Amino acid sequence: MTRPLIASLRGGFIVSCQALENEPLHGPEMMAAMASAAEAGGASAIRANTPQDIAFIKKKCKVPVIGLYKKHYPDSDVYITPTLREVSEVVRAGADIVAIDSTAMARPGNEKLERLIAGVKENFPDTPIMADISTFDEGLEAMKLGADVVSTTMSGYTPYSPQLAGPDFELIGKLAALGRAPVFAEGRIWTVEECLRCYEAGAHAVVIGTAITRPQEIVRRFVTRLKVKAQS
Ligand SMILES: CC(=O)N[C@H](C=O)[C@@H](O)[C@H](O)[C@H](O)COP(=O)(O)O
Repeated sequence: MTRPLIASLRGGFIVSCQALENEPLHGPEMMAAMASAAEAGGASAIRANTPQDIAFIKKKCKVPVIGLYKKHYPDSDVYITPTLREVSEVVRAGADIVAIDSTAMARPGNEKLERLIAGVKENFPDTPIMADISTFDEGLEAMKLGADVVSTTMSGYTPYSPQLAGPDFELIGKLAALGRAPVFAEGRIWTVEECLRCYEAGAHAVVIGTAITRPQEIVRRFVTRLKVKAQS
């Protein structure tokens, strides 16, 4: 059964507001301003990284917040909300939905995804789980384990998934065709036409980050295509 909050995002446009420590817009005030701008423009929800950013955004915005916490462990390549510890910080910060890496890559402490999802359900029964996956098999597995929504976030970011320049439309279509759980289209979406294609492929909602909230990458795209000479 689709949870009401997830159902309410049908046809929605979600803006991911993230700036890591090495990015010019890093900081919770900056990300809350970005989220506020996205909300003013009609975003249906915000996706945000770190408990601090989530808490600031929750104070400024009324739309739901999908929270994650990027953290690197020495024994794992999984970094999006890798363990129950990060899940609990994200939920405590006020996230309405929690996004967790649901790929087949080895998790910290070799924990199984099944156990993590069960732990989230037991400890935070009111918080829907968004499973960030990179392949069809991972999406199906996450659905079987009870993820509330599956997102194509990690396609192109695991060594075994297709390394596409644009969105993974095929993955969106195949997962949506299962009709088992809602599917979000996420990753390398830059244009309105690509969004429309995602919805046509069966996406429940579309998530855009970089094309809206990473100005340095937006500028780089223009500069690269226009072959502008950098000022030294
Ligand atoms: C792979 C990974 O770590 N993705 C992250 C997940 O939260 C973000 O860095 C992306 O910006 C987000 O998924 C949105 O995608 P795009 O920025 O391409 O619109």
